Amino acid sequence: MRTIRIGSRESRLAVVQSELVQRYLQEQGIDAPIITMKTTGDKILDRTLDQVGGKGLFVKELDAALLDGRSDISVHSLKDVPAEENPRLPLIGYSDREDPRDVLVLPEGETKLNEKLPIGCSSRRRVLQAQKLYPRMGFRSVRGNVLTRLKKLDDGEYSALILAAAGLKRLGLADRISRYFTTEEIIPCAGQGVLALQGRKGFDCAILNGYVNKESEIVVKCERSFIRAVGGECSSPVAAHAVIQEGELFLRAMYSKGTGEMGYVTGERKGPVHDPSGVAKALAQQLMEQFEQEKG
Ligand SMILES: NCc1[nH]cc(CCC(=O)O)c1CC(=O)O
Repeated sequence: MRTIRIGSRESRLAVVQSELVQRYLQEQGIDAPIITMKTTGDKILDRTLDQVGGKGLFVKELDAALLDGRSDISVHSLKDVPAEENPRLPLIGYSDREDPRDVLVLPEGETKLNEKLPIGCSSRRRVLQAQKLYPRMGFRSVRGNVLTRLKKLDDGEYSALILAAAGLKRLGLADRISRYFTTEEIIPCAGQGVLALQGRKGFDCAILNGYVNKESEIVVKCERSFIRAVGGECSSPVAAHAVIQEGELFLRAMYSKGTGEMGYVTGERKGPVHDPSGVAKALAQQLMEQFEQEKG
């Protein structure tokens, strides 16, 4: 029997996500043990993501395991994978997209926001967009995995959290969702809701063809091309969300410089499904010029 060892972060969400791939491989008659590892990003919890050096800290250990042969594929939340990819460790496929929206979560038993407490979210992308929806609310960063954040919320540290619907749904916690934000109210992070499979260059990944979703690949490549084109990463408030509508690619995105003190601009663009990076680069250029005109 062929064995494919799955490298995974050790959070409950990461393991649940890896089990989705494991189950598919087992159904194909493949032995697919999950090898969990704590990443540097998971260990540093007293600083925000941009202070700890960005998303690369959430994949470094998994990449090392692939390179030294302790694992054969990694399963990632794509939104946590740096936009600049390592050609020796290509992304080899993408899952069906879970709900891409951001959501508001209130403390257990609460039905409205306590204006005396901040809303917890670490992403500048979320803060800037949510401030427009909740102009009277304060915001404070929150680190840790989803379950850790929910405990901080229920312990009274925050009036609410802004989280990804996808993580809560995969954890079986959809009932904690108090409000769904439309992808216009809060443009999601590039790749939000999609799992990325990563392997060593040359890895025979044909067995995964029945799992991966080619439409997901098109839309997330468009989203990540936008992030690369504007030079964005975790600290800069950038967002991109693409869908395929009536055979056309539709991209909505947000751009700001620095950490967003100057505000941000948003825009949309349609284009051919076969040219996701072309659509992304055109919107990136448009928004960078618009930002300089309006905020520069
Ligand atoms: N870094 C946090 C993270 N990475 C992936 C998800 C959710 C799952 C996904 O978007 O696929 C989350 C939780 C959140 O943003 O609320």
